[in-house]
Amino acid sequence: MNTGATLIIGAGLLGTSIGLALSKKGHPVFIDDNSASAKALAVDYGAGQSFTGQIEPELVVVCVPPDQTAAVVASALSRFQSAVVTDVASVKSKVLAELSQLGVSKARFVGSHPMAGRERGGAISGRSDLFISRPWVLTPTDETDPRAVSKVTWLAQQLGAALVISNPENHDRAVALVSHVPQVVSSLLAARLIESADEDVALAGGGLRDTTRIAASDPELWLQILSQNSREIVPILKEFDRELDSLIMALEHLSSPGSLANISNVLRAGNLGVEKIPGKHGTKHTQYDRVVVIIEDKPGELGRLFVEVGSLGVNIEELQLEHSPSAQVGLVELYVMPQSVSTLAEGLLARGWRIAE
Ligand SMILES: NC(=O)c1ccc[n+]([C@@H]2O[C@H](COP(=O)([O-])OP(=O)(O)OC[C@H]3O[C@@H](n4cnc5c(N)ncnc54)[C@H](O)[C@@H]3O)[C@@H](O)[C@H]2O)c1
Ligand SMILES: O=C(O)C(=O)C[C@]1(C(=O)O)C=C[C@@H](O)C=C1
Repeated sequence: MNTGATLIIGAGLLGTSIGLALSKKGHPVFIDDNSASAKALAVDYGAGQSFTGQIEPELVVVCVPPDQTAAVVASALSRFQSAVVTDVASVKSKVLAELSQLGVSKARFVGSHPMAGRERGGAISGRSDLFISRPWVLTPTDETDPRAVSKVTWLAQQLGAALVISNPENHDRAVALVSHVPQVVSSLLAARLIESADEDVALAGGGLRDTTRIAASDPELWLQILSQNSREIVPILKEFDRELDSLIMALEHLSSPGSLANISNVLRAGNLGVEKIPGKHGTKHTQYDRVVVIIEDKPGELGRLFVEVGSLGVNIEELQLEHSPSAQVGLVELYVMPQSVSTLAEGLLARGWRIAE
């Protein structure tokens, strides 16, 4: 039966975001979770209808924690005999190995991984634009039926993601560097703050915020991710460790020959590395443009700004506040659609607001 329906299993951040995006496009979506409250919340958010076994899905998207993924994929393949099944777990080889151990035929399964997420899980953090312009990696194997690849390609395209075809091993090697080691580094750095004086942390500016955002991620989820990909993560951390040791040595012996060059090389290498990151233009979301407004630190200023933005007919897509406790002003970063930037900036300037950039 051709129902065209998608069943999402796991109604957390990823499941809810996928459900919201597909539902917004008018596709039939059903959602399930082993937590009744998570499922009810996702349904309430508009991520899909509650799944009670009423339909035969064409596509099943498994969005549960990595340790649970293979078992849930295996059960979906066996329960829905004609459906294509995919998962979104952050590590790909382990899921495949577990499916092989379970003796499951993997023709209708193709692993996938959207390189988009947030530091907070749960349906409450779900958002329909999460995947726009972000890589969505598919990891087919020799066993994969082309129909499975087409169906999951369709999913990534519907969500506005950029499709990348890889294989489980290459995927796991790449994400160790671009996702898993960054999480470790961010956590280690943020952990340094625990014992520090509150007045020291109060001086924090953008640098600390930029480098520690993901340290707020779910430890339970990340313990699973790091454990499943330790083979790829460890060599990078060992290299990191060697370079850190050498930097410490140079800082300890500043007058030794080569020390300053060593420190400078680390900083320059960082510049070269950051230039390689696609879409890193200082904005939070590449699909939006940013207008930064300087506001006075007094009651009612934010409310007054929002009313003025509304009267200009501009919708705020995303918002960020930068404010240091002792500063007299705050920075409000307004993210809007690119076509609204000039209306917003010129309109606010005409009304006497100060624009930082
Ligand atoms: N968080 C991210 O930034 C991110 C990004 C890309 C991929 N992923 C991957 O997506 C998956 C989900 O992550 P998330 O951040 O949405 O997690 P989450 O904690 O927000 O949601 C997971 C949901 O799965 C449900 N669940 C757990 N076991 C289940 C089972 N056996 N059957 C049905 N439901 C079950 C939980 O109740 C929860 O609602 C993980 O595999 C993760 O590696 C996460
Ligand atoms: O941006 C974030 O908050 C993320 O943690 C997203 C991120 C990443 O490292 O890019 C984290 C883990 C996922 O497997 C995929 C995406």
